[in-house]
Amino acid sequence: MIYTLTLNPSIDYIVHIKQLNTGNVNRMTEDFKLPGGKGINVSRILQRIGSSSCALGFLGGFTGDFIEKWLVEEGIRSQFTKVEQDTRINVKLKAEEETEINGLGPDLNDDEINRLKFTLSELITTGDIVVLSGSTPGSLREGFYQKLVKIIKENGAEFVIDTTGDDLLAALPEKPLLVKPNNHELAELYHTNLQSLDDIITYGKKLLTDGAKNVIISMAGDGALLITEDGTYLSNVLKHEVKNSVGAGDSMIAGFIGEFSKSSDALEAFKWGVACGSATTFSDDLASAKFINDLLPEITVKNI
Ligand SMILES: Nc1ncnc2c1ncn2[C@@H]1O[C@H](COP(=O)(O)OP(=O)(O)O)[C@@H](O)[C@H]1O
Ligand SMILES: O=P(O)(O)OC[C@H]1O[C@](O)(COP(=O)(O)O)[C@@H](O)[C@@H]1O
Repeated sequence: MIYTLTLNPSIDYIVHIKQLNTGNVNRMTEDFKLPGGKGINVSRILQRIGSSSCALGFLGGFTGDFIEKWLVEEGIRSQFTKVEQDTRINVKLKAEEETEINGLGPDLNDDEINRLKFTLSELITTGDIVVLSGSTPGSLREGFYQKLVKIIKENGAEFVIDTTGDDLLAALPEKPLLVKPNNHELAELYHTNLQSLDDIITYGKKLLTDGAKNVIISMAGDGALLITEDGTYLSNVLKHEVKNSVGAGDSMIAGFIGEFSKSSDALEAFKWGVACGSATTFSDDLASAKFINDLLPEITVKNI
């Protein structure tokens, strides 16, 4: 079974305005409320590509109810840990350029934190894959992801981690099945500047030597790299109208894990990842199954 775990889910409030005038009243041209948070996006794409998953994490208040109801409607299993405070709302402002304002998330108490750890230790078993994604609410002490990774490993499961900074670095020696920073996150992780594709490959390979089993570096409109023990591969970049970059990375992880869990073929899984990431970029919400399948034959990767 694939589990996704989102410590800090969100309602993504997508707001379109023609032009942002700060300090003035701005009128929206249209707006949407969508369930968000990285693991939740991964579960939604997995469902569309025919891989079932169970979504875990903290949910609270009316915002939490909105997300849970949405997942039920999409037929996605979940077992969230209910918390007292409201799940956050992240604002995604689409004007001439995209601006994101992500919330802090609820204050969690010890009982809530312990209940989530208990749920994880009860559910996870040998052969499972747990996708740990996104930021942690401010009230979670540093190193919480490490505690979750310990539970997952003790239960004989594999994990994917999609987060940034020290949490990602600390997880590498535990041999994640996949890490997928984008090129900017990679630069921040190693406190460096990445000027060229060669620089990105050098630091991407460091993620592999530091412990990751498979590394994807996503580079938005410049495509993506897959780095494994077998080699380094670069994807092509599809050209369609770019509509939405929110969730492209999550879709990429879903595509990779959905296929890898069936075939254990990292290269084929990478193609699925690129198809899902690209299809979401060219869609208003997360990509549809049809669009992903339409784009899949257009994906090419070359060994570099
Ligand atoms: N502007 C774009 N044009 C074409 N493909 C894109 C574009 N933006 C994203 N993608 C595809 O989606 C993948 C993930 O996007 P990216 O923005 O790098 O992830 P993240 O959301 O994690 O920052 C990219 O590697 C690429 O395959
Ligand atoms: O947990 P974080 O880092 O605050 O990110 C949460 C946000 O990331 C998203 O999951 C999108 O992530 P990506 O664009 O990186 O795929 C949104 O749905 C959500 O609002």
